[in-house]
Amino acid sequence: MPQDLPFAELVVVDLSQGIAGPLATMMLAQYGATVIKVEPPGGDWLRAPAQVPGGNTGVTVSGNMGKRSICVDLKSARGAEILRRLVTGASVFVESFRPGVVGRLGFSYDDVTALNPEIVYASVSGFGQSGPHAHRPAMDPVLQAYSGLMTEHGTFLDGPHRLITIPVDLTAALFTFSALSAALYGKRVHGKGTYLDLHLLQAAAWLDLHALHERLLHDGRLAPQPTIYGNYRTADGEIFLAAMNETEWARVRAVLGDDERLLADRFRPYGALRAPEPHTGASAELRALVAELLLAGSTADWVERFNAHRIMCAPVNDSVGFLREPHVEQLGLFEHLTQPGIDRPVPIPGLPGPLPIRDGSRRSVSPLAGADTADVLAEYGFSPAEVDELLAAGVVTSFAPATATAE
Ligand SMILES: CC(C)(COP(=O)(O)OP(=O)(O)OC[C@H]1O[C@@H](n2cnc3c(N)ncnc32)[C@H](O)[C@@H]1OP(=O)(O)O)[C@@H](O)C(=O)NCCC(=O)NCCSC(=O)C(=O)O
Repeated sequence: MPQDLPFAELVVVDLSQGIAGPLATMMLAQYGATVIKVEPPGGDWLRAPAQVPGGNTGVTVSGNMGKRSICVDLKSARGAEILRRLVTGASVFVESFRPGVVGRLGFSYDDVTALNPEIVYASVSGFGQSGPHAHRPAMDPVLQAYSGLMTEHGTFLDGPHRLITIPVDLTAALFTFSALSAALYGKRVHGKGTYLDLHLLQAAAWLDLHALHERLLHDGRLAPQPTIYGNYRTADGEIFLAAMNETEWARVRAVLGDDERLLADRFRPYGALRAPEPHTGASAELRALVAELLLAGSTADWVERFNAHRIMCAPVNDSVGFLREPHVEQLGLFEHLTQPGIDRPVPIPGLPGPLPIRDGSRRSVSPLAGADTADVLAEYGFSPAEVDELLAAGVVTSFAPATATAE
């Protein structure tokens, strides 16, 4: 790892699995930390959809870039001894099991601080470490359902709608990364480690907040959007278009060719048309007129013309369309990274702050499960004979080695 990255001196023992915990520790690795991912003998439970055991998928690539991986059976006495050695030299410990699991493995906060009193320790769970649902297993869609997000996302559709973009996991990961960063800063200031109880529930609560406030401050209804605000078909696709006020509406009309039907008295003033979706009456009529006019041109043309008049709009892309947008390509938003176990480059967006991720560098590679088992054991004082014996006994396992070692 380059020494000028801010977390270069940190060693992180990462027992987290799935997405939320791993993405947070991946970010620590991108900022320079040495992150040792400790996986069960068969690998992280999210590796299962990979084509080879212990292999990579899109999710494991984004979650584990820059980490080292060691597979250890922590239910065996010798496996637990390996983790004790790792923990003793670490600055950060992260786990994301169901509450109670890590204690049964012998690595609760109390257990770990007995070995390393100043460690920063984070638990990531679905529903938090206490309360009636603490024990429940959970992942993103469970919290989308429980928190109201599914209902809010589906408000104008046929019913509750699940976003497949895992917003709860991503938010929980960012919260975990920021809480760990703050705790590490705090440790510099007052010299003490800390325990962090992070959960998907809290991430979902923040994602819910806008809708929650809208409902509570508008007697249970969502606040009305301006009439034109929304998606429209074009000759070859779909566009999102917004006219937030009378001035912007005048500019939209100009782009639409000042069609005189748009000037009818019943459509004035524009602000008075605001109605909760679905639109009815004059609001619905005006939207239908705009929809008819937009069908006459291509998405790219409309986007150019509206933007020339400072009107907010965008083509409605899918994620691949976004990746291939000339603007996105020109900014170099995505790196295309070669990964073990995947037969084509995987696009990964850069993060704000750390050095760019260079393909083939240590920080770019997501190891297969246990790729670094033998190396890590050697670094922590196990002799080659002991490593062979631990492998033979199934206390540790190792899949194919990682392909890159240089930064
Ligand atoms: C992700 C889970 C649903 C997976 O549930 P489970 O399959 O039941 O796994 P658990 O992690 O709880 O642990 C199961 C058992 O594995 C054992 N275990 C775990 N690691 C080891 C190792 N290294 N060696 C030996 N045994 C091990 C552990 O002790 C438990 O045993 P016993 O004690 O004997 O049972 C849960 O861990 C969970 O709710 N985590 C908190 C929230 C979270 O992070 N969810 C994923 C978000 S991201 C995501 O993936 C998404 O949203 O999509």
